[in-house]
Amino acid sequence: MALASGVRFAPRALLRPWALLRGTTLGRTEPAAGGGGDGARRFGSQRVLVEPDAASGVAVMKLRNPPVNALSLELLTELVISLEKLENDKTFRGIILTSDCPRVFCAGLDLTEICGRNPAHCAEYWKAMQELWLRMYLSSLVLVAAINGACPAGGCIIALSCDCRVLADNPKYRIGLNETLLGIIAPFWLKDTYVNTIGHRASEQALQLGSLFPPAEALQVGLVDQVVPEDQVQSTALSEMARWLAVPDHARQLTKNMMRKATADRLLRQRDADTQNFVSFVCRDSIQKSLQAYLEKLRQRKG
Ligand SMILES: CCCCCCCC/C=C\C/C=C/C(=O)SCCNC(=O)CCNC(=O)[C@H](O)C(C)(C)COP(=O)(O)OP(=O)(O)OC[C@H]1O[C@@H](n2cnc3c(N)ncnc32)[C@H](O)[C@@H]1OP(=O)(O)O
Repeated sequence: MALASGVRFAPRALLRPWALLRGTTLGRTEPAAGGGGDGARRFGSQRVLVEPDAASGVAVMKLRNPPVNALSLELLTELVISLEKLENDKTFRGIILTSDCPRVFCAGLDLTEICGRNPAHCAEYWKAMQELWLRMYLSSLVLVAAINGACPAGGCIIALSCDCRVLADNPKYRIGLNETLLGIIAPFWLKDTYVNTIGHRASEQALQLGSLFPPAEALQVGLVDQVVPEDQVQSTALSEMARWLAVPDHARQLTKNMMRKATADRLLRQRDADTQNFVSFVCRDSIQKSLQAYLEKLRQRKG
């Protein structure tokens, strides 16, 4: 991910993303409904829809992994690949990330990826999660999250990796890191991201309590930058994008790197240890039992 200045952001340490995409439609390009020219062509994969607008240099990236955009291994991989594709295309300067699933931005980790799975699978899954965070957190593009639904845990990680967050004003659309309520612990790099966004004391409280903030509180604590009526989320995200794109790329990119590099480097230095911690933690019998119970609760809640 080389910048114009030659500064590199994240290393290309990605697993084997293509190997995961057998049978998917990544890379397919098709005209958007009602679209005509190049700027209206969309591409993407099964779980990530990309609507590029070449004229503005902005692409809208929609998560579409129904019902709740849980971060499956496939979704993580497809997100990394779509992001990389846009970053390598000099036409694009910004991405608006949003959800194609009603009422949910992203439900966080796909718990079925870590419940009843073997350690090798959990390790592969966690590396994919780390990779997406590193790529997003250090992206040279402007990332604006248009949060049009609930945004717990891993969903909040995705939003926090962006440069700016616009949340729809609906009391059901809560955002935060609720890991402790599931009996799990946010890893240090996620904690760091929280602290970088809302400060130490607010993070200390919110992380321990597993707080999920409704919109007004999320705005107050600084977790999101704007709260707007639901039908204005996209237009506000576009206005925010214009504000960020008004800054010369090289200056903004180098400043972003200066602000975020130390946090990312901390994970890069300890990536293997972090993976091992994750695997040994989630594979414990007690953690498996509480994850299983949580999943059951979610499934029963439905009926
Ligand atoms: C010492 C070091 C240790 C390191 C350890 C590190 C551990 C990792 C730590 C942190 C990283 C991040 C963790 C996470 O992200 S954990 C996931 C947390 N997510 C949640 O708690 C959200 C759970 N979901 C919900 O609250 C709701 O589903 C909702 C508000 C998102 C949407 O509500 P609604 O529209 O009413 O949908 P349903 O609840 O009816 O759900 C539909 C369907 O989807 C299933 N589902 C929901 N969430 C998940 C999920 N996260 N993973 C898998 N499946 C999920 C749900 O069970 C329903 O399924 P169905 O009945 O079969 O249709």
